[in-house]
Amino acid sequence: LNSSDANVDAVSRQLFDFRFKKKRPDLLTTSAGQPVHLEQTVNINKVLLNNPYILESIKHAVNERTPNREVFSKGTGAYGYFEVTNDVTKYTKAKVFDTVGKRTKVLTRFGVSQTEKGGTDVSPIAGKSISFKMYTEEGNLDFLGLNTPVYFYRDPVLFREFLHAFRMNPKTNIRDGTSTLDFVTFNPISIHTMLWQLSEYGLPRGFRYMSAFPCHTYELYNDHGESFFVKFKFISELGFDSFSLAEASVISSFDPDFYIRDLYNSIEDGNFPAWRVEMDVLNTSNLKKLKFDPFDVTRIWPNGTYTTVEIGRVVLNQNVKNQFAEVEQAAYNPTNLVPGILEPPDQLFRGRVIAYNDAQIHRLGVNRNKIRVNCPMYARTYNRDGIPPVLDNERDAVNYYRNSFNGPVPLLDVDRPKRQLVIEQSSSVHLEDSWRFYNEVLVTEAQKQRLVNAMVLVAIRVPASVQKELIKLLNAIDPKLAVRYVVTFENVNNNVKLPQVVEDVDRKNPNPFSKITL
Ligand code: HEM
Repeated sequence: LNSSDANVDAVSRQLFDFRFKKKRPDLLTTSAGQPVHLEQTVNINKVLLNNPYILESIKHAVNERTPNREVFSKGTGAYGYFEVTNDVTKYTKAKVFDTVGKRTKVLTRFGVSQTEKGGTDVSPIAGKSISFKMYTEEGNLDFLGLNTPVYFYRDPVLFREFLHAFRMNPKTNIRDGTSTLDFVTFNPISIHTMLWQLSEYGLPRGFRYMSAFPCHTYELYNDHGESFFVKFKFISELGFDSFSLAEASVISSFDPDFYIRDLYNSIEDGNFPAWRVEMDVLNTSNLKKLKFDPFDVTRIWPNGTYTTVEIGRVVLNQNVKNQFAEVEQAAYNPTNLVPGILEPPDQLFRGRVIAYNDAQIHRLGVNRNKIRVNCPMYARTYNRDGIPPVLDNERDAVNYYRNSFNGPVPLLDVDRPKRQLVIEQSSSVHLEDSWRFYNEVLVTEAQKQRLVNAMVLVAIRVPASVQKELIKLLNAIDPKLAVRYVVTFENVNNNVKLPQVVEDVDRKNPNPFSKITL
């Protein structure tokens, strides 16, 4: 072989890196620790039931899978730190933010949705996410961020319908543009997030170039009991950059794990990705004065209503050693907050309060926070027993509250607002933000065209009656958007004949899109 190192990256070297550290092999045992004899590893013409080694290997292998995350099941993770770079103590008493220069260990998970495990991550239609778990001295602080600053709907009842409409058709087992667009046209406010998702902002050049938005409005309070309403943001220090649809389709064809590979290689090579942590602080805490709903996750706060404040940065400097133990078993929960940061009061967040606990008990069990990667720096509870891990199960400590025996006692936080914020949200339809996105966030003709190209790719096989509803909706946003869509759709439809069965594939030119540029 000529030296072939040009294509050997840190990912491909991983096993060699292991061998380099290991020097010589350890003794092989069963999971109960008995040495495995050499003859037990060969099983031709032997009685299997007499061989504990093969019994264990098969029984374990057929029980290896645990339920996937319901969404964002494909992903990866990395460790790093959060460092405070600006004094924000006037906004929050959270100790994680209390001193400039203070560092807190972080575990991030990058997720890809609408793509099952094994699917491509460089997909224009998949949502992408970055979740941050900060191991603070006051407990784990989790931020689950999407690559769009807005979310599809505000009523949590739509979660199931949204999942079903965006996923595989129950009969064909194929992702179905018809149900996707049917959902969007029945729930027109979801088009705003769809536009973000299908634009270049939905297809970053890599996880390292992607920003993340927890979307909800949190209430912060300081140690004088004063409140502030904020939206957190994690902005890539590399700036935003995206792949074109053509680049994504080529990359996906040779490396469906390219985003994951890029992140791993960059960290191994010492090229550490970083995110600036900021918050938009609402300029008033008198909510009654506002002419808009600051808790509406489907909309952007109007310009001039908030001030952006720097908090710190997250730097990722270490790959995980084991994906299952450290990433698959990680449990991010938006209710993991610390003193100084209150739960967002909107209805969608309330829906999430139920969802994540339930999902993670199903996926990881009731003792999920005792799995090493989820363990906070400090925890004392009255929970006991259950499916392992139980760790030391709080040993001999008293197991009921209240008690006379010095069991753990609650925090008395005098600064925490006593009232519970009750907000009333409208279910009105808005399209102004979609207009603003199309006309003001997307500045160039090329950006607008690229959005519409991606939309046509979702819609290309969708029958006319649903298309008609989509065009009506686009027209209501901006007639110019609807015209662009119709012109592009007709161009694609006239020049592209998608194969329906293998005999339709042109074997000399299998790319049905070769006559047009998208
Ligand atoms: C009704 C609304 C929602 C429901 C019911 C819901 C439910 C879920 C569930 C069940 C999971 C899987 C959890 C697990 O197994 O560990 C999940 C993951 C996730 N959700 Fe949501 N979600 C909702 C809205 C949102 C919103 C508004 C955001 C962001 C602003 C968000 C961000 C995420 C992220 C980033 C993950 C992946 C976390 C990871 O990588 O482990 N979700 N969601």
